[in-house]
Amino acid sequence: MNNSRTATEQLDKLGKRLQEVIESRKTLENHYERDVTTLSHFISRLSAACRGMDDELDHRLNKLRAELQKKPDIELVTPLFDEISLLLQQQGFKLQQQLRSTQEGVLSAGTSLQKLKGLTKEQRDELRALVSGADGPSASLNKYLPLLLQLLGLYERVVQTGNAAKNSAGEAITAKTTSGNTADLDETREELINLLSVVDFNGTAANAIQAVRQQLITGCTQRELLNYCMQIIRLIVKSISEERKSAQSFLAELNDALGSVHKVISESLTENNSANLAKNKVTASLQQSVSKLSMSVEKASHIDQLKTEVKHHVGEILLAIEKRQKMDTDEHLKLETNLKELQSRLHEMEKEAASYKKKLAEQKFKSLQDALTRLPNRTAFEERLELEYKRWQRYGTELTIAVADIDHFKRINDNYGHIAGDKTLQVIANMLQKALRDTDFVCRFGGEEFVIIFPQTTLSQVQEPLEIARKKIKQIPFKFRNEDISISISIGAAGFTQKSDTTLSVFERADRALYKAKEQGRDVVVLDEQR
Ligand SMILES: Nc1nc2c(ncn2[C@@H]2O[C@H](COP(=O)(O)OP(=O)(O)OP(=O)(O)O)[C@@H](O)[C@H]2O)c(=O)[nH]1
Repeated sequence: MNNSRTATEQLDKLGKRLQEVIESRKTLENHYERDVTTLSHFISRLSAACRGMDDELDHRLNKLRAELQKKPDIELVTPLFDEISLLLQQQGFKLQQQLRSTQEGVLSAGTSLQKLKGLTKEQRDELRALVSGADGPSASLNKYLPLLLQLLGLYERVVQTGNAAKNSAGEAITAKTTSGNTADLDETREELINLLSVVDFNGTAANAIQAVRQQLITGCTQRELLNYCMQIIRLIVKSISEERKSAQSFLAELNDALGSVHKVISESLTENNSANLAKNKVTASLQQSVSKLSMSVEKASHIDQLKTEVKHHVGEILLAIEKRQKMDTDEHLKLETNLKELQSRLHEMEKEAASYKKKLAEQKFKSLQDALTRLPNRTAFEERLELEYKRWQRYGTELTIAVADIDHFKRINDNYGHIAGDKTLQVIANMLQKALRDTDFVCRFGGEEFVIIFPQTTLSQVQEPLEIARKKIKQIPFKFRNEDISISISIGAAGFTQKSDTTLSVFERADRALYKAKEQGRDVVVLDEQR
């Protein structure tokens, strides 16, 4: 009895235990199934995300997905895992390489676009930000793809802008170009306007060139700009050929005059020779008459015969003397006429040469003078500085130079027009010259920049006059479009002090001092205290 109860209890226990094992196995299987489902979902999503990267990888991932959808035998799918893992590793390398070349591509395309002329300020800013964003350690495709798209967008806009400019030129649209997308056109136009203000032309070309400058100031299309350039070139060629003609006609006249002088002199010489021959003949006949007279005196035995013969010979002698006198008078007259003719031709030549000399001097003066401000120009500055530099080297006298630049001058042009800008330049140039001593050499270096040479003056001695000039310029009451404007200048100065100083090195120091003046907020004089 006891034995059978014990056996029943053990069986129950075993049954329970089996039940527990079955349930735990079921739970395990459930977990396994859930894990496999999660894993297969995950692999499905991962393979979907990776789809298109690589055909081989796509194929293996599809296969894995299919295996996982069945009840997978891990042993069977393990080789598939290994293959996929290897492919993923290779894909990783490929991706890094592609990232690097995408970065290089974005950088190179961006920098090429930066070099292109005619971008607007916004485009330049956008491009600068884009290029600096692409520079740096490679990150992910997510970083570069948007940059690439942005760059493509920029290229597209720039291409459209370029086409618009081309169309406006091709179709001769008459609208004047002032918009920002023709920055290069405006830049060239401004440069041309400024260049024409510096050169002073002669003759008929001068007015025509001024007229072209005025037209350029009012604005133009690309095609008009080209036309203006052509007009200017034609005018310059015309001016040069006028000059050449005038020089040629002067030389031709000089040649004529020399020819006639030569003719007069050789005629005089021939006449002089024949006159001399004739005079010699008369002298010979005179000598003959005298010797005949003396022979008659010797031979004469009667006074009456002597009288007759003497009378005859004296008559002959008188005739010869008269003839000789007449010859002398004629010769004298002829000589006088020839001399007068020579004098008048020489006088003409002198007059011609003097007028040519004057013209040359005027031209030389003009080539050293700035056409707009009438101040000496950059060439004159360079000539004079070279001379003062030699004096400084030889005699050790003091020498200082200053560079002055009008502050924010671009705003005057932009807000009130180029004509107002030109007027400002003239007024400031005039004031600068008036404010300084006559012995200081003030000239327009170019644009809105002036340079001053202070001979026999030290760096510290220029501070006061420069401050006075700066203040006087600030006080000029400019009025544009009914607005009262005050314009300031910044100045940098440097002195020649060291043996190693050259005109260039001192100019550069003065220029650096000017840069400091601009940095300090403008409207100041800064001395180069380097030495
Ligand atoms: N009207 C006129 N403008 C000129 C002439 N020569 C140069 N300019 C102008 O002068 C301006 C110089 O501008 P920037 O070099 O930018 O200098 P800024 O505006 O004076 O500014 P800061 O020098 O920095 O104070 C440009 O707009 C030139 O076109 C000229 O002969 N006539």
